[in-house]
Amino acid sequence: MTVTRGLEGVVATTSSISSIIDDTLTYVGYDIDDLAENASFEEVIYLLWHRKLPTQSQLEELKNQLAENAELPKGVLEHFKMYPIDKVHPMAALRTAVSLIGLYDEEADLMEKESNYQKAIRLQAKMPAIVTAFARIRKGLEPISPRKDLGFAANFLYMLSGKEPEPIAIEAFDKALVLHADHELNASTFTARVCVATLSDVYSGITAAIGALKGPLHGGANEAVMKMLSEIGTLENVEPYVRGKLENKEKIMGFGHRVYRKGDPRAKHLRDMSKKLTELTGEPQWFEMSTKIESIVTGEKNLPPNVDFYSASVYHSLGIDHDLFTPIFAVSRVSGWLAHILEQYENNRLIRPRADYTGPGMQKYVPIQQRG
Ligand SMILES: CC(=O)SCCNC(=O)CCNC(=O)[C@H](O)C(C)(C)COP(=O)(O)OP(=O)(O)OC[C@H]1O[C@@H](n2cnc3c(N)ncnc32)[C@H](O)[C@@H]1OP(=O)(O)O
Ligand SMILES: O=C([O-])CC(=O)C(=O)O
Repeated sequence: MTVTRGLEGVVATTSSISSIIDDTLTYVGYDIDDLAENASFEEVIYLLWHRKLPTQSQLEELKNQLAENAELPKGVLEHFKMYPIDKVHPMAALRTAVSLIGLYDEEADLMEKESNYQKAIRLQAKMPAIVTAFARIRKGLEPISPRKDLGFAANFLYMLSGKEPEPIAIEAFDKALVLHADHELNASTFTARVCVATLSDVYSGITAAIGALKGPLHGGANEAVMKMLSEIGTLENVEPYVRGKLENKEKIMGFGHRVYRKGDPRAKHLRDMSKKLTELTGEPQWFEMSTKIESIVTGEKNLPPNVDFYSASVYHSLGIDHDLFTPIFAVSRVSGWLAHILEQYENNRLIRPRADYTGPGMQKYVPIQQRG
């Protein structure tokens, strides 16, 4: 057996959702640069789920459906109050809440195409309410209901802070959602597909995917980047900190990628946003430290920043708690996970690879009394 560690380079499925070819990322053939500049997150959701951009009326319909389904079942809010919420990581709470929402969905186990599409809408719609309600309840604040007159990005920021967000914040947040929506067969998307390929339900697939995104080698890296920036603290400290880590063979969070070699095309958009927002908030040091880290890591290791690197200072500048960065990634990526789950159901085959066994050869069972 030939083992490909980490399945590097292994092509495990066909997909018509997104592609990474020669370091260019497309959603359904649209370059991510084009979408980042021009598309709203709701348009991207439609694109990923239908493989075409929506007309105005199709977009309005989707926006209405998302707005209609954005409220959480009361039981989910009550549930947040049942555990030591101040000690729980919001990604763990999100993972549990998605699973819990499945219990309230009478159609959870229905496998018809239309039923699964409706579940996708219901789940996508509720993700902002889960993350923002958790964030408020743990601070002793009441959760805020979504507003039907606000778009997806604006609603998230409104439900988080209780204040109507500034247009620049909405624009930045919407763009971040567009940039994070899908990414071919990344670890969490693969997890979702493996899960539902057993013909398990949509909620199980998304719960599994959230678990995979949580790790610091994947989505959890954005929170880890902010932790690093906070630890570094000053521009002068960047050089000794980063060089010290590299000498100790430690990884610098937010750098490197399994697929991109020349660089992650999403990073430049987040870099631009980081520059703009950190200047606006009067905290340019976060951007300055970030660019200095970038020049050292690319110079020393030839590793460019990935999507998680500059998103950290972007979200920080929007006043978002650092441990909500990865849940926000999930709020966006659930659109891609759902597209992949629906695609998997369309042409399903159980995903079951092999392992090259490296344990002992045949052994005879020894009764417990005779074991040394
Ligand atoms: C949304 C996303 O998921 S984007 C990725 C987010 N994750 C991170 O930012 C965490 C930091 N980065 C990493 O850990 C890796 O680059 C990954 C996980 C993204 C990709 O991993 P892989 O393709 O498995 O590469 P792997 O970890 O084997 O690294 C290859 C070499 O580059 C080095 N390397 C890779 N990333 C980094 C890094 N961020 N800092 C320092 N060195 C690194 C490794 O130490 C290794 O060196 P070696 O060959 O001398 O042992
Ligand atoms: O594709 C990957 O391996 C990780 C990544 O960048 C993403 O999921 O956005």
